Amino acid sequence: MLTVRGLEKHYPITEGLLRREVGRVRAVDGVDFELRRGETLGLIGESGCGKSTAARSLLHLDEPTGGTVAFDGDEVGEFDRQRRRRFRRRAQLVLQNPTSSFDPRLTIGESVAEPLEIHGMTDASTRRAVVEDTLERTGLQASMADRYPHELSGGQKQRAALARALVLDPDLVVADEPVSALDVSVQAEIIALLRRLVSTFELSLLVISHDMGVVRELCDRVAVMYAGEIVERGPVESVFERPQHPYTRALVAAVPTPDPRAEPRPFDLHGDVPDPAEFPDGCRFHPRCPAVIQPPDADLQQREWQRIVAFRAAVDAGQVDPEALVSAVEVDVSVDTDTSGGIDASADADAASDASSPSPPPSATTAIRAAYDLPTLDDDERSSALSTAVDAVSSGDADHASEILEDAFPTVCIRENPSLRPTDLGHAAACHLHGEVRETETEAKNGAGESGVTSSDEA
Ligand SMILES: Nc1ncnc2c1ncn2[C@@H]1O[C@H](COP(=O)(O)OP(=O)(O)OP(=O)(O)O)[C@@H](O)[C@H]1O
Repeated sequence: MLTVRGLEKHYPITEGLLRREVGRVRAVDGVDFELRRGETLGLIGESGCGKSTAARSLLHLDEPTGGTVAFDGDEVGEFDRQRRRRFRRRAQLVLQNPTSSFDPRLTIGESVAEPLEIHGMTDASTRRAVVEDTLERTGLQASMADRYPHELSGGQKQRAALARALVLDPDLVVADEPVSALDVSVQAEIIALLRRLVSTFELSLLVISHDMGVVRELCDRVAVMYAGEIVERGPVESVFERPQHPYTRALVAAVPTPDPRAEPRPFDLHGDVPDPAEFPDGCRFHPRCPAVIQPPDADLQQREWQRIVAFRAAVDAGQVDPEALVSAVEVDVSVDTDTSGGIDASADADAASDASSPSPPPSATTAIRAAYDLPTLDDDERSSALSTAVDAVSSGDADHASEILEDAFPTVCIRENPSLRPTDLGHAAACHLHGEVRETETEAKNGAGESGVTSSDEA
């Protein structure tokens, strides 16, 4: 039904009167997936990963800047006006917020009938009959056609929004966060309705969601999106039971469990999705990745290694601002002094001071080490490299710091962006833990134990 290859949506960043292009927001950056007839695919990821942009681009509501979308074997980008119109009828988008997607001045019947009118159904009584029939299929009474949007509950409005999408009898529905604006009890009803609609009408459904629970309930297959790319893809059971990408593991681990005694999960996600105007080099998840790979000759504790890699990413991106960090520590110190009379004992001698006297300002190196929670390393050579790099950043020479860190703390995760490839489990993941590099980079320390990536997980 739908084959998406290398889908790209870049927005230019322009400057000056001549609107010179100075950069690009890579909201969607080479996305591949397929959707079969009657199948439901979930596209998941945190806010800002590019899911909605991918949906709009594949429907050509926003023209993609690269890649191809084939619908029933034909390339949508090459459609003439007439075929584009037919495509619009056969592929519908349902948005998250049913309230804002209805014109408050129109009755529900008028809104649902609008697409019929646009696509040439001129007879009002036929339109009315089709609208009533479609409303009933989505579990609403036909009489709802005469109500106004404000007279409907959130769940009723979402049913009406689905009716409006289904009224033209489409083959493909893209539902962007179809239940996230609804109460939990209503969510379950809409999920059940969507399931029924898919099987009754042999619809292909693409569900965009940040909610793993919704995707698990509704979808046959899932594609996990991070920073404009698909990082894992496969059948829902397989991906959710045996996630192979550290990002997917983190998403799965973040799903709340109903058991209050449950052990805290080892895969908490820290930090934010990267700015799509400035993705980090290599694997875009590496600054947040608990399983980021160590070079063969390193034997650091994985958490320490991870903190150094996150620091390296911040230095490379020019994000370490020594002055701002010193001010932040000063503020912290003054707050701590007011309440507990001292600062965190982990700060070094610059900052440690008598509780009764005002603390001297911390040095820039102290502030940097504290902000990035940089460890003291047993490995003398690397310890000294880290100190030299911190000194270089604190004196404003981030480029030199980058070079030192690159030499002393190399990782394939920064060198190369892994492509999506089959894992031992069969479904695909884009992670250096799966692939040829695994042979050359150290394996056991890559997350076994602390990161939770064990050889049995990979088998
Ligand atoms: N028109 C635009 N111009 C520039 N940047 C944009 C534009 N539209 C989206 N973006 C950026 O693209 C990135 C992806 O946005 P998108 O809305 O697709 O993410 P999402 O995963 O759907 O998140 P959410 O669930 O919050 O909508 C964001 O960083 C966003 O700021």
